[in-house]
Amino acid sequence: MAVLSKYVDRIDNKTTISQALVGAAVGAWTIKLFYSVLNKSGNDMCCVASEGKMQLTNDHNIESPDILTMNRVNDEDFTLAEAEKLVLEKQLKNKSDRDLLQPGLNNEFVKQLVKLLKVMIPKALCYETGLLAVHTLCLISRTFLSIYVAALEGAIVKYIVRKDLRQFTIVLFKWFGIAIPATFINSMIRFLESKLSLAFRTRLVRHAYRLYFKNQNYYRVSNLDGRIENADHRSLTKPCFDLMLIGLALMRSSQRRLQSNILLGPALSIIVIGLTAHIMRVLSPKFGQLVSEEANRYGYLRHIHSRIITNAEEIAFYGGHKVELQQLRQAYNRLVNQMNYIFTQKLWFIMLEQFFMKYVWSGTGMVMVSLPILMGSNKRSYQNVDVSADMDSSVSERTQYLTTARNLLISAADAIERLMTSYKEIVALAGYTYRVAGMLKVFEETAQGIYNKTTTVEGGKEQRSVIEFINDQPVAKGRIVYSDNYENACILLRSVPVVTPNCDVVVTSLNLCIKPGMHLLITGPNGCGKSSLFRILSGLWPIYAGELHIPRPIEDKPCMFYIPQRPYMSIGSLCDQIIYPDTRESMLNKGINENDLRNILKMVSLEHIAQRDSFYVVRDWKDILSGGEKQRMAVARLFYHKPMYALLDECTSAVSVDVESSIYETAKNMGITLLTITHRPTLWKFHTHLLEFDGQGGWSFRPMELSEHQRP
Ligand SMILES: Nc1ncnc2c1ncn2[C@@H]1O[C@H](COP(=O)(O)OP(=O)(O)OP(=O)(O)O)[C@@H](O)[C@H]1O
Repeated sequence: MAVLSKYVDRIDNKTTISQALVGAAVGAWTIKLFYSVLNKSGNDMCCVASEGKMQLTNDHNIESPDILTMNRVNDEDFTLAEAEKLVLEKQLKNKSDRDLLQPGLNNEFVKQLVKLLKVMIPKALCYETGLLAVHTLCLISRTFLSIYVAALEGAIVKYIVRKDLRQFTIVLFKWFGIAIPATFINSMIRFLESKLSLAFRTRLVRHAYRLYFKNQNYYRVSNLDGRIENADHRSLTKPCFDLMLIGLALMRSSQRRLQSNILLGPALSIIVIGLTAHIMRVLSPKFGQLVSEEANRYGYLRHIHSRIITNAEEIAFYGGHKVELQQLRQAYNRLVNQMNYIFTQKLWFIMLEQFFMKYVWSGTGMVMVSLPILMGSNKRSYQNVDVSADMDSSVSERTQYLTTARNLLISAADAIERLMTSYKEIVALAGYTYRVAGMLKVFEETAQGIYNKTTTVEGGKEQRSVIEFINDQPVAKGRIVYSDNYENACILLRSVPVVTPNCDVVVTSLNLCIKPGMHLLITGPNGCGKSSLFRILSGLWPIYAGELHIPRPIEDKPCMFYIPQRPYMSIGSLCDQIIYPDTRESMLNKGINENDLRNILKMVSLEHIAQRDSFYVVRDWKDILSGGEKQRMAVARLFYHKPMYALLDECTSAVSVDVESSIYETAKNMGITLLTITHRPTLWKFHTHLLEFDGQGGWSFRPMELSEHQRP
């Protein structure tokens, strides 16, 4: 603190300038720190969407002229670019989003950053602001310490030249003494940076996770990307602050010791640095765009990899390794091409950068340091009686000045170099901010049912008569009404069209009323909209017109339970599979024990699994269970949850007919109303009503005849 106050005293008359500079520096540093946080948060969200099919990017990135020229050199690459475009087809294309997708240092960037800042720092007084304050204090102390150390080193050289052993020893001890707080502060800065970065990241990721799992967003949004790389943790404040104080210290030292013009040197350096920085800015390649394209290609490579992992068995059965290998190679080659292009661009730019930073700036530094000596006043020498003593003293003074100035200049050069690199990072920050902010915006909108998707609107009159379009985007005008009448909790569809996410109208208008106990069989040719009806009932697809009345979910649990044809096995134990999506805690709260689970397994003829394995050993059930066993496990979930309605989408297609019949019998006995999609005539007898789609948009809904139960 003594050191601090000493230096504060010395630069007291420059307080206003310092305050302004410190303010600017702290602001810039804060921005810099978020850069790494945003970068990492983006990465985390990419992990959430491991199956992410889309990249939040735009055509301009993919088709920048240079890149396209390169692509066309190679036909294979071009074909792949086309394939990649298919994957990226779901991009957001309206004008506002196009603006959003153009990262840059503009107003939009500031707005997005402020929005994210509010997430990362929710209150003026919180853990994060505390960390920020301590970190800033450490940075300031470190700069003061650096200046003090430079002065001490100057003094050490001075006393060596003067052969003053006593003073030399005292200063040397001071120098060692200062090393302890200096090293601690250095280490503390890194520690606080990591803590702060993690704290911001945690806030941002939690916010993003919350949004991602809100209102089935994880289904609605499939456009997450995998392009974010690790950030470095350097900061901007430090160089700004260093430059300011070092500059002041140099000016003060040259004026006090050598009584020279204090403005000439700094003025010269400012002109040279400003000029070279401007040249570098003009000549710099567009690294932001280049790196963004690289990230696109990297993301696509990851996408291909994850597809192969997910479909390994199917590919192996088909023997499709040649095709897959070719695709993987092409994707990798495109990434390598882009990286090579960036390396070449960097070769020339780094040469220019090094020339300016290492030679032009060093030369200017030498001129700056020597100016006060060469142009300084020597009056004192002639006025003094003891000329030789005075000469000695003036030589040692100049040596001290040169040593201190040299140390300070080295620090200043380092600070300027860091500032230059930081500029590039700020540009990259704009890119990351746009991506994270864009992702959160999409999350928020899809959660509210606002979708933005490329659609083929030339579909014609029928499409236009069913769906309303505003700015070429379909508007979901239908309503979901939740009923609280659990006694007679029916599912009612009033003039609801079945429309795919591509805005293809599968069924123009559907009117149905399904009451408890009305077991409904749904049939029709492939692609007629059977599963789509379930998607609408479950709220996965928007309703473009009409009304859907469904019972209100009890404690966030829908009264309908959907079982797909391809059952999903979660990570966990056998118990976790049966109770999914319940947790073990909620299972115990419901008073369900191991015996009950055993009974449930018996109902689906899976008791042998429980005998083979403990209920609580975690296994990869996706691979352990056969296709039919997985389907039966999914039905076990139905018996565990006992919902009001079961939406069964060919969920027993791989189960033997006798087990299937017993499952249906049990479900009905439990009081579950069945809505079944099936092509198996053996299941007709378990149903009371029939919904038949004709595949042309038409449908019929009627009670089933008894004779129909015996259908072959
Ligand atoms: N995610 C999607 N995006 C765009 N179109 C889709 C999507 N899912 C389904 N479709 C289209 O919607 C139509 C109805 O599909 P749906 O899955 O409801 O058929 P289905 O009657 O269940 O057929 P199947 O008996 O073969 O299962 C099909 O033409 C299909 O191509």
